[in-house]
Amino acid sequence: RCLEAGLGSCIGHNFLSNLQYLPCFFSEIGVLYWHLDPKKSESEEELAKIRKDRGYNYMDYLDICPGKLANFEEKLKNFFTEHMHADEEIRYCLEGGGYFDVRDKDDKWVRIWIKEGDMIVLPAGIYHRFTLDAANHVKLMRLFLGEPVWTAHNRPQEDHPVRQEYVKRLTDDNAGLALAAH
Ligand SMILES: CSCCC(=O)/C(O)=C/O
Ligand SMILES: [Fe+2]
Ligand code: NI
Repeated sequence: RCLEAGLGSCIGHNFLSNLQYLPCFFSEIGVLYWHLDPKKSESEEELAKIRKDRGYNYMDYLDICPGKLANFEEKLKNFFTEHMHADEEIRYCLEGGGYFDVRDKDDKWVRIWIKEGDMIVLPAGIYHRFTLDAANHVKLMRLFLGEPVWTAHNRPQEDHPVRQEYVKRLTDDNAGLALAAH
């Protein structure tokens, strides 16, 4: 299984760092992943294709580091509180690194280490949280389909229709979750 190729352990989490080896795990929980070249411009062909195919017309940058982000400590605390969104969370790491913790099918944390060039899409309704790695800095491109909504809905959200839809897709053995990447 490809999961075993990239799975280690890190302070009580399952820990994923070789992200390209993990298509089956990502597929299982509905996460999409690409590795791109961050030295190439915004108009880079592969990025442009992903944006066109998935309708990501909105784009901005977020620099998460102590000197650059207002209310850094408070924001990091919020990012690290388990939550979901009603839309996809799409992040492309241009500099630095950080950890996305996501819940697997058994509701266990899996830690995904994103570094320069990693682009990840968390599906709407998945429980997750984010924190910085030891470098204490990450520069991200944020993408969105339509007008961006960054609202975090903290767990529990079992009555939220988007959460219910996600859980339904997760538990439906036949359908599985959409996988367009790799
Ligand atoms: C890692 S991007 C900034 C934090 C954020 O928007 C979020 O929702 C983290 O899960
Ligand atoms: Fe989030
Ligand atoms: Ni910085």
